Amino acid sequence: MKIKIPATSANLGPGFDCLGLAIALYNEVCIKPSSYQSISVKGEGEENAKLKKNNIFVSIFYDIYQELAGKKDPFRFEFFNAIPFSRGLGSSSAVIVGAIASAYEMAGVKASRETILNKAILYETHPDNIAPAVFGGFTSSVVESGRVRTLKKVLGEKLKVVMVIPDRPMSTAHSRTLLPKSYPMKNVVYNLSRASLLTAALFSENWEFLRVASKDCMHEHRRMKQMKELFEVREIALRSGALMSTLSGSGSSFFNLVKAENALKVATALKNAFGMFRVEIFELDNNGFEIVKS
Ligand SMILES: Nc1ncnc2c1ncn2[C@@H]1O[C@H](COP(=O)(O)OP(=O)(O)OP(=O)(O)O)[C@@H](O)[C@H]1O
Ligand SMILES: N[C@@H](CCO)C(=O)O
Repeated sequence: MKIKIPATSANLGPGFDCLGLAIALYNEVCIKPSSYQSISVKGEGEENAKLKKNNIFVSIFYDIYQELAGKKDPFRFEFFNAIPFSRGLGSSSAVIVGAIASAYEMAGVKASRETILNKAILYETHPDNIAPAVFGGFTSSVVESGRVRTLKKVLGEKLKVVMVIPDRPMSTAHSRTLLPKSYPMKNVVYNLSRASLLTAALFSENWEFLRVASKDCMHEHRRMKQMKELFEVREIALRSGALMSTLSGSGSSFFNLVKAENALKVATALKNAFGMFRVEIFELDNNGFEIVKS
């Protein structure tokens, strides 16, 4: 079997740990029965020898496979990774969702997307990357008594993403240590009001609200100070016509949502200013992970 899992952009500014959307940039994994277990890696991470020995996809896959099948059969895992590691593009969620969904498939056990989502939340405690990797589109999620409740909005072809992908990583674990444990009431209200408006604007396709609704005062500034060029990325993107411009997940990439007709203009302005960073135009993904039987 083959599975493809989309990249995701989480938070979208004020929606810390709850809002996210899926991007048409995919990791693909082929899993085949074999007489012994083996791993090959192409693309992102192929130079990292540890991924062939200590691979989190493989360990999560076997956690679930053994639980379902009651045995540990040997498989060959072939990874084709397009999602860069630790750049705020949901590489870890893609691994978690991909491993769980493919373990169900290989064990021959049917599972709903809600089941995959609720297994995945055991491995990554916030649903903002996991939910769009499972369902595609824009997702708004809460975790209640350990279960994720998500609503999804399909985002059509009129929108594109201009992603700025820096040459340096920011690990989520480190990036979270930069944040305070509590926030003053006025900051909470600032983010709460904007996350609500952002969700309403995306669901109702009122794109002109996105710029004001995507502002954040909880996490972006502290994280962006680690890579000061990101302040200028935002300034140029918004000046060139981006609808919103936010730190992608915990960084280091910057997510710019644009009307399709403005994508090239925004991308060119960013490429001209940041020759050392990758600047790419992506479609949105509205399907989430997809299993292709082979
Ligand atoms: N394709 C992969 N195969 C194996 N491990 C991976 C793969 N992609 C990511 N990882 C693991 O996940 C880690 C990156 O996770 P991290 O949460 O720091 O960043 P991210 O998921 O890319 O960003 P964000 O959560 O902000 O969107 C890597 O260091 C590696 O351990
Ligand atoms: N909401 C998470 C996304 C990255 O996993 C964070 O900002 O830390």
